[in-house]
Amino acid sequence: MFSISLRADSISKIYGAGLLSEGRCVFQNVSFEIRPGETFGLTGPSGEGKSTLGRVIAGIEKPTYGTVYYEDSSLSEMKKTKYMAFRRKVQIMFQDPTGAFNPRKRIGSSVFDVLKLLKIPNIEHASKTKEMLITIGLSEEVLSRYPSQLSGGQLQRLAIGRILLLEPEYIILDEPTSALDVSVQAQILHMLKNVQTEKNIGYILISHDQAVIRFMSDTCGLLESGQLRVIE
Ligand SMILES: Nc1ncnc2c1ncn2[C@@H]1O[C@H](COP(=O)(O)OP(=O)(O)OP(=O)(O)O)[C@@H](O)[C@H]1O
Repeated sequence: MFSISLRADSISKIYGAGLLSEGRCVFQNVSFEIRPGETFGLTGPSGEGKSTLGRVIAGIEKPTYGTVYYEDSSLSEMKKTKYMAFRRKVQIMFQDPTGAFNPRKRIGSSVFDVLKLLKIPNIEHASKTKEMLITIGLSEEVLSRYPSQLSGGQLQRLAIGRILLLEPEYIILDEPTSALDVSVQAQILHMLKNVQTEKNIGYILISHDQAVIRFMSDTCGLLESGQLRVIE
C-alpha cells in the first residue's frame, strides 16, 4: 500500500542566534522517519527539546538547518496550498486539555466551528459528529456542556475527536496523558491505539513516562544532550 512518510533529515534547532550570540543549540543532526499506522515514541529529560522537535516536525517552527520531508516534499519549499494541506494532515495535540476549547462555548458549538471551517455540508454535521463521538467513546450529551462541566479525560477525548474531524495522517501527541489520573491515562492510551488501528494514523508520542513509551511505540528515540538516539 502507498504510504506517505514524514521524515526529519539532519535537522538542527538553534534559538537566539544573532550578531552577538551563537545562540543555544537545542538539538542537532536529528534524523528519523515515520509512516502511517506507526508510533514513534520520543522521550528524554526535561528541557532537551522534545516539544521543540514536535513543533518543527509539525511545521509550526522552522529548523535552523536540515529539512523536514512530507511525501518527499521539503516543507521549506512547499507552495502555500500544499503547505496548508500538510498543516491539516499533520496535527499536534498538547498536554493540557482544559485550554483546548473555548470556555465560553458549549462543546457542540466548538465542534460545529470545525465542521464549518471544513466546509462540511450542514446536512452531514449530525452524522459526522455522531461518528466522531462513537470513535472517542463519548455520548451526545457532552455536546450541550461547557468545557468546565467535563472531566480532564473527557476533554482530552474531545480534543482528539476534534483533530480526527480533520482526517489527519499524523498526530504529534505532546504528553497527551500526563495531566490525567493514572486510570484515565490508560483509557486514553487504549483509545489512541484503537483510533490508530481504525484510521491508520501515524503518531509521534512525546512522553517522560517510559511505560507509556513502551506500551505505545513501534520505534523510540531518546533526545539527550542535543542528540537523538533511535532505538528500534
Ligand atoms: N521559542 C523559544 N525561544 C527560545 N528558547 C526556547 C523556545 N522554545 C523552547 N526553548 C528552549 O528550548 C529548550 C527545549 O525546550 P522544549 O520545551 O522543547 O523541551 P522539552 O524536552 O519538551 O521539555 P519538557 O520535557 O520539560 O516539556 C529549553 O531550554 C527551552 O527553554
